[in-house]
Amino acid sequence: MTTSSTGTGDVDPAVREELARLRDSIDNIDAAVVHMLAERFKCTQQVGRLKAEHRLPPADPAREARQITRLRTLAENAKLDPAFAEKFLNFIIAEVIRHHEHIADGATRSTAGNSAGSPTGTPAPTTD
Ligand SMILES: O=C(O)C(=O)C[C@]1(C(=O)O)C=C[C@@H](O)C=C1
Repeated sequence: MTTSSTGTGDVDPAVREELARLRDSIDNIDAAVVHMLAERFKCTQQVGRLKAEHRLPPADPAREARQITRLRTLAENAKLDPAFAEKFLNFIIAEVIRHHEHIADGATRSTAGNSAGSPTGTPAPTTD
């Protein structure tokens, strides 16, 4: 082996440049993913408040089934592993449902025998 454990030891400068160029693109894509996820969570927080206000359940399995079917098709067309796309969506949705439950929990606590409860369903501050 000519490379060190850091992977940057005895490497041809052209290879090093190509790696740096690809990593720049990866960093840009990761930034875009983070920004897109942040926007998605802003939307789902609004959905969570709406659901809590109208006493709707946090999870909607029928909607999820439609999303999975759609995302698997998009993944196939984009030559991305559809099983991975499904796992990724399920991972995100599980976190969204956790947020929805937290919002609903706050809405319930702030309205239970307490007229000072937030009409918007905004979760009460937690101590954890
Ligand atoms: O569309 C909804 O009802 C949502 O709450 C959003 C969302 C999602 O993250 O896409 C999350 C939970 C539901 O089970 C389905 C979809």
